[in-house]
Amino acid sequence: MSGSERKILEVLNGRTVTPPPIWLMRQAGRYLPEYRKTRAEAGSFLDLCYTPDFAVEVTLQPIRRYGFDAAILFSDILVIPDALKRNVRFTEGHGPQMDPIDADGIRNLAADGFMAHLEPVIETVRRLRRELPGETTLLGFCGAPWTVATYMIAGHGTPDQAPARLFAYRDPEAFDHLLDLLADMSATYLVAQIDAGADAVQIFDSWAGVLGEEEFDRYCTRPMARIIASVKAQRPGARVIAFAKGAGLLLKDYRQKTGADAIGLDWTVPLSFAAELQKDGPVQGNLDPMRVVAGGRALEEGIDRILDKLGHGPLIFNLGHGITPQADPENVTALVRRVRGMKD
Ligand SMILES: Cc1c2[nH]c(c1CCC(=O)O)Cc1[nH]c(c(CCC(=O)O)c1C)Cc1[nH]c(c(CCC(=O)O)c1C)Cc1[nH]c(c(C)c1CCC(=O)O)C2
Repeated sequence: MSGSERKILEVLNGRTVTPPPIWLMRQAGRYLPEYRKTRAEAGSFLDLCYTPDFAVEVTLQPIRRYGFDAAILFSDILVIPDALKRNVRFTEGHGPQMDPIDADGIRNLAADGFMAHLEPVIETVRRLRRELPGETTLLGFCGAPWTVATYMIAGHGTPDQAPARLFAYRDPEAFDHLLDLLADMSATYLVAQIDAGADAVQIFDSWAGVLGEEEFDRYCTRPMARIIASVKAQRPGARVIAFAKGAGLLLKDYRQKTGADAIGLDWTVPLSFAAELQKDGPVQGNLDPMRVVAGGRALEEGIDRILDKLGHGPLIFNLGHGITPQADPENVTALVRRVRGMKD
């Protein structure tokens, strides 16, 4: 099947597909018993990401179970700092950790061996394209420079990204340099994913919501635009979804400013505003992941509201953020069936 027939690519090209195609952020993960089994076999989380046999398997698990319209490469946004030699670790119960970086560290960041380090991820993409059903879109991804930088500065996740915000106010030049470098390495990485068989890519700016207007423009929108311009200059026709979580009203001209083909929306974006954004181009989202945990009426009402308000334009149905480990896999079955208009 040619790429143009894949439903998600049709939406990314601006067409309305009914019912809308669906995939879920973090669709491969701990809510699935088969993921937990492979994860235990793989050892550490990064071993899972860097071993194509395991990474291909967990990418395919939610496709087999639910027949989603897209598979998303199984990896993590923090493989980029890992490939920049920041010593990333995922320890049980602690979330991600790495060596925190300062202004000197930023000046000395070395990109040698970057793509060689990420070669197992690229091999995973190649194998996935061969193993996926022809109708399934393969999505590659990376983290946006701002979001990746927040982890690099603090050395771990924080609730409000205070360390990165403080660093950016104190040393904006060093911070700009870090974001430029991350943008350029991210573009290289995404182009390699596209060459290996990714149909489209998503760029996750999960921490966009902690910035004021000027900082959002400088630290989120501009680096996102830089990556997208670079990817599209190198691979004309590449399709990009930009997801700036928590950006709210700042999403108003985000698609035009970044050059993204579609924008991802979190669940706090009002559907009336989402419908305005959709007049300009495709949108993706935005069911509250807690509705999938709740199930029943809460799930059904949330789905119906999105289909009612956004289902008549170019929409990729998704959650407003990643599915959580507490979600019941049966509720995901119900979600997919309802979006596809299937009766129980
Ligand atoms: C901020 C961020 C990260 N990683 C990611 C983001 C952006 C999206 C978002 O905001 O959720 C993106 C990501 N992480 C993962 C994927 C795989 C593909 C998919 O969506 O199925 C993707 C696209 C796997 C993962 N990445 C991680 C897991 C869980 C690790 C495990 O299995 O032990 C998975 C399945 C670990 C991870 N990775 C990260 C954190 C903060 C954590 C720990 C929190 C947690 O445990 O959920 C960084």
